[in-house]
Amino acid sequence: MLVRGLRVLGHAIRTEPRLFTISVLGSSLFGLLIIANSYVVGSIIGDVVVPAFAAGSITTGELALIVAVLLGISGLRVASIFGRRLGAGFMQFRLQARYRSAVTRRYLALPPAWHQRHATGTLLSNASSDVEAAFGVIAPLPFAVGTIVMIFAAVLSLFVTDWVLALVGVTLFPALFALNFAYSRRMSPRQIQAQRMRAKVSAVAHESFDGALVVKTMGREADESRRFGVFVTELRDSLISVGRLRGIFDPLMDSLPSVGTLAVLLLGTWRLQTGAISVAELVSVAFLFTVLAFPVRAIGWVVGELPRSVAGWERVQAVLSADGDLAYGDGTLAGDGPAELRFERVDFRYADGPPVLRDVTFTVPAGRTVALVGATGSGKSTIASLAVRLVDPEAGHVAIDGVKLPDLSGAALAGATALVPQVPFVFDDSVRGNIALDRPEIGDDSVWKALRLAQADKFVGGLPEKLDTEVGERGTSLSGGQRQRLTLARALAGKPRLLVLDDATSAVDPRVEAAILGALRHAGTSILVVAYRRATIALADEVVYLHQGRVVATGTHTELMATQPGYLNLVTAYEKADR
Ligand SMILES: Nc1ncnc2c1ncn2[C@@H]1O[C@H](COP(=O)(O)OP(=O)(O)OP(=O)(O)O)[C@@H](O)[C@H]1O
Repeated sequence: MLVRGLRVLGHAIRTEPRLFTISVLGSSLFGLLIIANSYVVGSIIGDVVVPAFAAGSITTGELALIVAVLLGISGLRVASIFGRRLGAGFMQFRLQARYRSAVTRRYLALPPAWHQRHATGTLLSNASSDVEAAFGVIAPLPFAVGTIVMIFAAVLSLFVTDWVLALVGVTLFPALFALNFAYSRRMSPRQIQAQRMRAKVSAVAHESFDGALVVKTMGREADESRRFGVFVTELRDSLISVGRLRGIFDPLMDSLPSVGTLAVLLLGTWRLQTGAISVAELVSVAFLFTVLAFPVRAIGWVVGELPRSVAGWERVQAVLSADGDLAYGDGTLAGDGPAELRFERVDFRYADGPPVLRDVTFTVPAGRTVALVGATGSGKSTIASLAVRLVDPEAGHVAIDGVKLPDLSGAALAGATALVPQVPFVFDDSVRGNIALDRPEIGDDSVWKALRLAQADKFVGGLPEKLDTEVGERGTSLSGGQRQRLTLARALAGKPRLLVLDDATSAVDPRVEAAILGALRHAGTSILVVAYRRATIALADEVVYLHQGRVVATGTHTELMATQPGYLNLVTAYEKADR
């Protein structure tokens, strides 16, 4: 744990060397000033106050000097605390910001398959509480380093003062370190468990909020509360066990320096009587032991925080080092206008699962509309994902205008293709924000044009603030069909050369759906559409009929109706269901 912890600290220091140096200099100065202050106080008592009591008077000059020296030391201490705190604070929060961004960037780069294996709540916890935990140790770190400098200086000054009193120091400091290490060994598993439970609670809470509708309509509130309660109780128990251990160790660590002061007073009185030390020296050393207690705690904080920091760091690293993201080439597509999509002998499976697509070959010619038709689970959505390269095939290839998708740059791919998924996602933003998505080339004219193509201009025109209307979180103020049309308009606004519609108009009525497809035929894009309604299928130039991951036949709707009994059955069943 210590080695892993030191590695995290080393990394943090290498990342922010300047801030670390500033805060350690501040902290070391603070430690040295504590020692200087003890000796100054000792000297004031022994050399000024005690003789003043004996003489019954003190000069104004002596008083002014005492005040000036004490004020000077205090001023320097204030400056050193500023340096330490500001340096450590900046370092901690800069590292947190940097890693929050890095984790979020990584999430965006990782493929859908990775996201499917990780709960959203856990991802939130990685980016928030794990990053916080990883660098929580930075706050006390410079203080602890400065304290070590102070302890060396203190032991040195003790030996210069009196070797007997120095022995108290050299016994006390290792005892404090030993106590700190024992503390950290016992604390480590508890902290890791607490951090794990935080992530678990966050994941369960997220799922509960997401499934609120199901929970409510199925009357599962009590069960859901119980399920959540189990994890909350486990988190509470692990935090209590952290607190209990702290409750035992904290008083011990606080009282050790007091025991040291007591020992110094006992031994010091004897040394004073034998004339080995002066009153000033005794007061200095006793004072030093009383003020040592607080800074020495900083080492305890670092050692105590280290396990949490390691746990957080390793969870953050697991995200940062996760692989499986798609490497992009630097190719671009020549020309503009509708593009041709080609699937060539494509095989695909999810992770280690069974084959989902086998030997899939078909073409969407430039400017044409091709419908994908097949029973549920036959692989239509998977083909849609492959067409815009959310995933790569296991064998074979997918190409646009003859360029294989992995050869294209990310920007070229995103610029040429657009997928409108089965479940529409709407941001908590205005209609304009949702459609333009901060793409600078998309002005209001383009937004309205896209809305017209998606048959959404009328309902947006009727909204109280038109394009400025806020649609609420996930578009809660819109109907399902309106949300679908907004998502379609968002895809169209980028003038894609290939549009992939994965059952993207299921919530709009068949007449509107037919109007949308009719309008899209003249929108200057090739279209691959996963279709269920006979009227929609009939609008396509060509149909690819899938069965259990294989292309059974391609042709026009009329041809397939005449030659493929399975297709005839499927489409007739769709039609009956639609009536
Ligand atoms: N993320 C995934 N991990 C593992 N298997 C998956 C995943 N997504 C889909 N599958 C499996 O792949 C097969 C094809 O799924 P796909 O969603 O492509 O079918 P579909 O034809 O679009 O179905 P539907 O019409 O019901 O939307 C199914 O057997 C499904 O169980």
